[in-house]
Amino acid sequence: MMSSLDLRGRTLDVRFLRRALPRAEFDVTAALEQVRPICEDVEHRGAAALRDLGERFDGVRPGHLRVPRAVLQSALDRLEPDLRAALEESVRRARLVHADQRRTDTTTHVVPGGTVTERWVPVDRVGLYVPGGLAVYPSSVIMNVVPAQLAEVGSLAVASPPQRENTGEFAGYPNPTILAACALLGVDEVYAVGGAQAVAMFAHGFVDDDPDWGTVDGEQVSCDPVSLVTGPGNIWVVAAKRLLKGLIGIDAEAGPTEIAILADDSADADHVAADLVSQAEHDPLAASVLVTDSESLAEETERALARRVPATKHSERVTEALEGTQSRIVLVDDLDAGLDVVNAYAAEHLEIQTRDAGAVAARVRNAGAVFVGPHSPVSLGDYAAGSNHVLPTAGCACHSSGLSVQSFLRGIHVVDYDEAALRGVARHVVTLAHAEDLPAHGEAVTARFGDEVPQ
Ligand SMILES: NC(=O)c1ccc[n+]([C@@H]2O[C@H](COP(=O)([O-])OP(=O)(O)OC[C@H]3O[C@@H](n4cnc5c(N)ncnc54)[C@H](O)[C@@H]3O)[C@@H](O)[C@H]2O)c1
Ligand SMILES: N[C@H](CO)Cc1c[nH]c[nH+]1
Ligand SMILES: [Zn+2]
Repeated sequence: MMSSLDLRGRTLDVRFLRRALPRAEFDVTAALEQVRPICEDVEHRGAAALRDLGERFDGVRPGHLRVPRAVLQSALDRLEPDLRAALEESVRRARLVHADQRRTDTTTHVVPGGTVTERWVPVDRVGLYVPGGLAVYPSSVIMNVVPAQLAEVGSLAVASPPQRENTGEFAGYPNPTILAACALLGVDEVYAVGGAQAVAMFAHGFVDDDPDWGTVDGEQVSCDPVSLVTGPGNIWVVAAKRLLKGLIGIDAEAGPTEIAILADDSADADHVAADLVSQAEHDPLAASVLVTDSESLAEETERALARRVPATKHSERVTEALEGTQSRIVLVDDLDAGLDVVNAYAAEHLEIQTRDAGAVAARVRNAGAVFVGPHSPVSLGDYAAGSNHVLPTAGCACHSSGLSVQSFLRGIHVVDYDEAALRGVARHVVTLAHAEDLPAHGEAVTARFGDEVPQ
């Protein structure tokens, strides 16, 4: 079911590994040209484009683009108690972990009379994307909203695709569980817009002048542009984020899910197979990669996959993901070589299922999140470990982090020098200004000292 890649006996330098390691054929670059006209349409035609694109890509034409408050409340009222309890526990744990991420402002006394303060300031307004195509993701409401709220972002809006299966009061809106999760967290600005068009909506904003549908809760619907868009999504969502980056800030590119597992012969092959399948069920483009120095574990995992895959609910999607070019069983000489491979791959999720897993995990340098030992499967982190599940994919974990409170803050340096402190450093500023052939920079300092360089 999964093809093998035998790297035994090879020299594993990063350049070789970058070419050899599995990646999907259809990537973000390929999707960019497909989302460009979608984003331009939203920029130019606003609400009318959002309705047309909903009909085209989600199979349902939304009426109200913004979800009325009563519909959000009703979704929460109707939530099954078990599901509400699970969401609340997930929120509680996420808040515990994310509250510890809050940075405090620091003031450095560089010289007497001269300070630099680093102030951590939240962005003014953020757009949070919650996927809802092949699966629905109330857990992603939590992963987006909890850190944004702890960062004290003043204005936050959620977008998620309208669901064609919805009926009655929920017709044309996102999945009711997503609406309930928003209501649970006190988010009342929610849009029935998915995919690339949601990212474009957040970037450009819109005013809805539709005579039948343009008014919600007694007010004309309008979405103000945001400063930052965060959240996971499929390849088209990621492509739109990359396209519009600059106009908006984005978090990491959190696209089709990946799991890599570094395992030795102590690992349980059935657990390894279950975890590979668990993430493959997200998307036909999802990547599942096993890296092992044990031929027998590789063979047993294959046998376990042959049992599990036909029996799982989304068997077709899982099969496509596991058989795709992005998924492989990689054989290596030993765990050191395995670490080279997983560090070069930079998986969104990396499980360590080896002897002395903690020590092996400590040697991981590139991963969105690391799951240590036999009792920390990725799906624990997806829902209820307290960690964030919005994580960088496609190798971006070598330079980017998962979503956190920090993602919503900017560090602003506040420079405050008095005259004596400026006098003390003036000659160095003038020297550097001349070295860069930018003498006016130096003159801006000497102007304060009678056009002389103070000594
Ligand atoms: N990396 C992470 O942190 C993370 C977390 C959760 C989920 N995910 C990933 O998020 C994704 C969710 O995907 P999904 O599809 O279920 O929901 P989604 O909401 O991301 O995508 C659905 C939208 O895709 C758009 N779309 C569908 N086909 C299109 C096409 N041919 N051209 C242009 N746009 C098109 C539609 O507008 C639709 O609304 C999965 O890939 C999953 O693995 C990633
Ligand atoms: N594994 C996903 C991150 O790539 C997150 C998720 C949400 N629901 C289930 N799984
Ligand atoms: Zn998952």
